[in-house]
Amino acid sequence: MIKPYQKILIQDCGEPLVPISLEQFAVESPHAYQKLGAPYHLSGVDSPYYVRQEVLERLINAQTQLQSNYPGWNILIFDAYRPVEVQQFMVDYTLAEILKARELKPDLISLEQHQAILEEVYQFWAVPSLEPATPPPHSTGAAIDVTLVNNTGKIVDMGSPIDEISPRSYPNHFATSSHSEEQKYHQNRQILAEVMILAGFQQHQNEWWHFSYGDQMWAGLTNQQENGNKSIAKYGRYSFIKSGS
Ligand SMILES: C[C@@H](N)C(=O)N[C@H](C)C(=O)O
Ligand SMILES: [Zn+2]
Repeated sequence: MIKPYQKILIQDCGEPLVPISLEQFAVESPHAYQKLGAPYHLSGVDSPYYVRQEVLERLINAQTQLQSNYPGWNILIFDAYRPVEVQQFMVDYTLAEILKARELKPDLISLEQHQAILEEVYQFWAVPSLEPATPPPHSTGAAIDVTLVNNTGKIVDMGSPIDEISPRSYPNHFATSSHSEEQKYHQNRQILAEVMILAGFQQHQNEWWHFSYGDQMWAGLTNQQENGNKSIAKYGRYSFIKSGS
């Protein structure tokens, strides 16, 4: 179940988690997981809109670049910091939604069926591990889920919604399409990926919206691209509730 990038060493640099200015970036309101009742209160968190200091600086750089290419456009922050308890809630929720869509009753499926569906969920959602060596990316404050808003305030169409469990979520899903509408979705995804990557982020291989800087996934992807490189992760799990308090 452990993915190769989760074997990468973490040496947390101790940078604080800082709030993302909601005047500077677009956000969806109410927040998608808060709307579902995700238990942020269990971790003493008042908002999902936090990231590590350097991640915020890079996000601001990405938006500055975007606005110099496309005046009036904004990055929309769909999700940022996610405590492990919320990760668990979203994994459970996603599994339940798949069962519902396939008209399967949780009590009537076999252990093997349950395991196979969980594997599908884990292609998109990280395992809600409390083990310090394998933190879910969003629990480190290094990962963000983002999309774009254009100069008329409209969310840019990427061809599939954030969090969809489907091949349409793969960043290059529409890359070779001959339909003009789908070619446009690909161009839009590229506008987002280009400014994020230029600012130092890495993009999740299955999700057009997920980017990170400084976590294990970022280090793994950086090492893959730069042969011989041995990046380690600079951010581990961040907890608002300190142990012993
Ligand atoms: C599914 C999406 N919202 C997401 O954040 N996926 C990554 C891999 C995660 O769970 O950390
Ligand atoms: Zn994500």
